[in-house]
Amino acid sequence: MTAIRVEGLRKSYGDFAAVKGISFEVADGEIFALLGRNGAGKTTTIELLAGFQQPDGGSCQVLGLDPARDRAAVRRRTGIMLQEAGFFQDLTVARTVDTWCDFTAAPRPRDEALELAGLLPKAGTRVRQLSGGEKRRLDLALALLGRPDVLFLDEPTTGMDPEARRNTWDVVRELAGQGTTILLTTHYLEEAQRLAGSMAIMDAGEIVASGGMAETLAARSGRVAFRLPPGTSPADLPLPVTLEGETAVCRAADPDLAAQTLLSWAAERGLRLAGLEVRTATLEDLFLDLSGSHR
Ligand SMILES: Nc1ncnc2c1ncn2[C@@H]1O[C@H](COP(=O)(O)OP(=O)(O)OP(=O)(O)O)[C@@H](O)[C@H]1O
Repeated sequence: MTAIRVEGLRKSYGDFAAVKGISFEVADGEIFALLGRNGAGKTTTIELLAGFQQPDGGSCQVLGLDPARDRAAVRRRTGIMLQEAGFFQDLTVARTVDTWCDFTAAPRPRDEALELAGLLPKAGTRVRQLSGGEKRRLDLALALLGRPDVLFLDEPTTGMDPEARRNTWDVVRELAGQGTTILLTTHYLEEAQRLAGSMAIMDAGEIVASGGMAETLAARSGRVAFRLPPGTSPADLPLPVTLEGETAVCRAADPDLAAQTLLSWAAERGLRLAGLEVRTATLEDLFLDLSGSHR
């Protein structure tokens, strides 16, 4: 089943087109990463999917419903974590969640939501005394409260320390394992690569790449990098390389095989390939390549 379907979706603010006819689908229980530089149109897309804004054209469906028309029904079955939450600064964490519970049908028990978000030890703390990362965790607890079928997370781990970030990844994976569909944005590409089964990269309101994470990355070349041995030049090597400062970089569909070829060549000549690094394509490689070519 398709949990989220977006077709030719458009949204402008005055003369400025923020989302220019994008299309993508997210399957039930999938973790989908919507990526792109600042201002690419990610938050606008989430707001359209959550029914906070009306599209100017195209369509979107969440759980088979039109968020603009069936806003209440969509809100009941979705959870959302936006970048800026408006909390009452003087309430404690526990009271904030309790207040939210009053507006949520069949909420999780408060402590369960806080535990999931890693915020139970701060239940008695006032919101104004929370750190930036802790406020994000409170946002997460509130987004999870209604046991949503679809969860929109806009930069959920911004400001979190590495441990909190990993805990959040675990929660996201656990929820997806239980069937929750998750659409998240993040500027941490490693996070997207680890978490998401599929993704779309937006640039200036358009989708410039999309697909399954593993398939998309497998289709791109990997990289072998090393310092050029003294007395050799790129022309001496058995494979084409480019120079990045002192470092020779060889791009290859199979970087392990390329590394073996280069190492055999070096061994036959008694040379060392100092600083050798072999890696398959990362999402960051793809992202940086695309960012350059679409401006
Ligand atoms: N209410 C608004 N009025 C006018 N322009 C807006 C409005 N909201 C967003 N924009 C513009 O639309 C563009 C897309 O914004 P959006 O917030 O969707 O980007 P984003 O990809 O989420 O960026 P970021 O990664 O910085 O959060 C930006 O150029 C932004 O300035």
